[in-house]
Parts: sequence; C-alpha cells; structure tokens
Amino acid sequence: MGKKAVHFGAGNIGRGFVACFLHNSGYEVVFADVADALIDRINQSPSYKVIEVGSEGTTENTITNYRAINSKTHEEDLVKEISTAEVVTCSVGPNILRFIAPVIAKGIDRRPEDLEPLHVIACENAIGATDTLAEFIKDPKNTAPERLEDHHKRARYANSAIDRIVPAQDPNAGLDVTLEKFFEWVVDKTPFEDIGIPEIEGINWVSDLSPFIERKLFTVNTGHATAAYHGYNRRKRTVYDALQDKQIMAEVYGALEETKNLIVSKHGIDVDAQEAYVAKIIKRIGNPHLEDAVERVGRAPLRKLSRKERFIAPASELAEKGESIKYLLDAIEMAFRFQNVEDDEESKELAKIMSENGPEDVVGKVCGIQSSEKIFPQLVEVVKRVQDDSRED
Ligand SMILES: NC(=O)c1ccc[n+]([C@@H]2O[C@H](COP(=O)([O-])OP(=O)(O)OC[C@H]3O[C@@H](n4cnc5c(N)ncnc54)[C@H](O)[C@@H]3O)[C@@H](O)[C@H]2O)c1
Ligand SMILES: O=P(O)(O)OC[C@@H](O)[C@@H](O)[C@H](O)[C@H](O)CO
Repeated sequence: MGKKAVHFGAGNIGRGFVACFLHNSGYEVVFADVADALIDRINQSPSYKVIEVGSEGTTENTITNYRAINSKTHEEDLVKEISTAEVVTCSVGPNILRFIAPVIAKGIDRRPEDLEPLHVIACENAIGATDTLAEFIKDPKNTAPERLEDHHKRARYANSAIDRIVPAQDPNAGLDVTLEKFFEWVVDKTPFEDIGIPEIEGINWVSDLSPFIERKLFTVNTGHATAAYHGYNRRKRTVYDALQDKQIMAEVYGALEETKNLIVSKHGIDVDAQEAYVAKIIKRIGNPHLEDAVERVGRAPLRKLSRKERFIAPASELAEKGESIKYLLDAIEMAFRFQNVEDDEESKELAKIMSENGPEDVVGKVCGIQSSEKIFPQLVEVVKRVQDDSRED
C-alpha cells in the first residue's frame, strides 16, 4: 500500500501548499472538508494545477492522486482513512481545530497496533496550533481517559510554522491555485525522533520551533495585517495597492522595526539577518502578481486582536520592556476599525462588542489584557478613540 495523508481543509493553503508538497513526496492525499461543492469538484477532477507567480516568471505543478470526503456527513469513512494514514495535516483556521478533533480522535483510537503512530501536523497561523489540536483530541469528550496512557503509541503531535501567500482564488479557476513562489514550512522534529519523521520534501525539521513561528507571525503576518488594516481604512483594494501609499508603507516599516526589536532580543536573531528578512517580506507582500484583497488579509479581526496574535503579543511584550510600540498601536487602531465587513462574521461581532462595552472591557474581552499590564492604558486610549469616532458618524 502507498503512503497516505489525510488533509483537513481543501482551501487555499490546503490545495496550494500542503497537498502539493504531500503529492510531490509520493503521498495519496485524502482531503477532508465540509463544503459539498468543493468536495464534489475534487472527486470529479483527476488533477488540478498549482501556479506559482512572481517576477521570475510563472511555473505550474500538476497535482493528482487525491480524493475528498465530507467530514460531517461521512464521518465513518474518514475515521477509517485516518486510522491507516501516515500523516494528518490541517489548514482549516485556528478556530476550527475544535471541530475537526472528534473525528481525528476516533481515527487514532481505531489505529491498528502494528502501525507506527500517526504524525499530526497542524498548518495554521497560530503559535502551538498542533498542541491546541492535541488538547481537543485528548479531551475526555473525544478520547476515553483510559486510552490516554498509551495514546503516544497511536499518535504524535508536532507544531509547525507555515509560510506562503495564497490569495483568495478567482471563482472561475476551479481547483487551480495561484500563489507566490516563496515557501517555508518548518516543523518541530522532536515528537517524531524515536519513530522517524515522515518523508515530506520541502519541510525544514528543527528542534526548537519557537524562533521560527514567532519570527514568521510577528514579521510576515504583522506586516501583512498592518498593510491590510491601514489599506482597508483608506479604501485600498489589495495589499499591493496599500503599499503604493507612502504613508501606509511607513506604517508597515514602523511596525516591523518595533517587532524586530523583540525578535532580535528574545531569540538572539542577528539584526542584519532580521533586517534582510523584513526587506524580503515587504517585497513578498507587495508582489504585484498576487491579487490579495485587504479583506482576506484582515479577515477575523477578533482572532488577530487576541492575546497571542500578531499585534497584541509583540506589543504587550515590548511595552513591558518599556520599548516603543507607536506603529503597532496605529495598526491595532486600524484593526479595531475593521467592522461590519461583508462576509466577515468576526468583524460584525467586533462592531457589536465595541458598541456594547466600555473601552476597558473591550481591551479585556478582545485583547485578553489585564489592567495591571503596561500596555493596558494605551490600548484603552486606542479603543476609546475608535468608539468616539463611531458615535460621531
Ligand atoms: N492563505 C494563506 O496565505 C495562508 C498561509 C499560511 C497559513 N495559512 C493558514 O491556513 C489556514 C487556512 O487558510 P486558507 O487561506 O487556506 O483558508 P481557506 O478558507 O481557503 O480554507 C479553509 C478550508 O477549511 C474548510 N473547513 C472549514 N471548516 C472545516 C471543518 N470543520 N472541517 C474540514 N474543513 C473545514 C473550508 O471549507 C475551506 O475549504 C489558516 O489558519 C491560515 O491562517 C494561510
Ligand atoms: O491567514 P490569516 O488570517 O491568519 O492571515 C492572513 C494572511 O496574513 C496570511 O494568510 C498570509 O497570507 C500567510 O500567513 C503567508 O504565509
């Protein structure tokens, strides 16, 4: 039997990056998703294309050898697939991990004793996403407590950092995915050391993931979101359009200068290396060949304004050290102004929270920051300004 991987979330990063790398490494990919039309299309199309675009030209990769299963309506079929797969990956969004955990738990529980443990790698923009998924899987609601003692013989969990810009796709593109050429997929190898790492070409296996995920989230995603939120508030359509505005570009540089101070001091990363990384990221997010709408990059503002995320995590740590966070606060203000955006439930929920709570409560509820923390009064000022402006409108 050939190698098999189950991938949850057949969306942009799922089809365009994770499944592409699994396929190129010889895996059959079983997609698990909940969108019927997408599942039907996958099962009816023997191949799709991954199209890399950039200043160096365009290259195409053809992906084959896959199937798709609806994880809601065909749970038993999926449990069987998971029980015999070598790898389970996911790119569903950090808030969806709790919903995919039950079926993965059942698949793990059913795993035959003669198989190596399942390798589980969550590919989300979040610190410790695989740990979060593992906690849901091991929750007594999903795995019987008496099965936990030897659970490690059936599954192992490795955190990862995944980086490749995949914009929302043209609705007429079918399953094809257009994305940037650059990619980085870094995975913690330590949970797999005694059982062997899965052979997936392109993964950088490391012993300490923390510098990689923080550098990625607090540079790529902080810069990206800064451009998107300023861009949205100045009626720019794409991140590229936003970066053509000199003031927005200055805000992005400013925010990344601030996070650089944290990344360099916290992880011992060389200043020159971080500056080169920042320059490369600004070029990547400003890729004129990617039509990356500010609404996609700014999506889910409650998640992006939460405690461990791209703005509040670095800004709160910098504030505790007495360092400047002016540009991060500007971006946070723009994120609080990202309200009632079409098709973005969190932006609607944000508007509701802003209209029903005082600024101190908003900072606690949305950012998870306590009044004893140094950043608290600065965040309260930001929220108050946004609330005052909405009342005037
Ligand atoms: N797009 C990018 O540039 C990029 C890059 C790196 C990381 N990521 C991360 O990857 C994740 C997915 O992002 P995306 O851009 O691919 O989003 P997307 O919306 O294109 O894809 C998400 C997919 O998950 C599916 N899904 C939703 N609920 C599900 C469930 N309960 N079970 C199974 N599938 C379910 C959706 O139907 C959709 O197909 C996010 O965490 C994102 O931060 C995205
Ligand atoms: O996926 P999100 O919502 O966490 O963030 C939006 C973008 O910044 C993100 O998808 C980037 O394109 C990606 O992280 C690049 O690696």
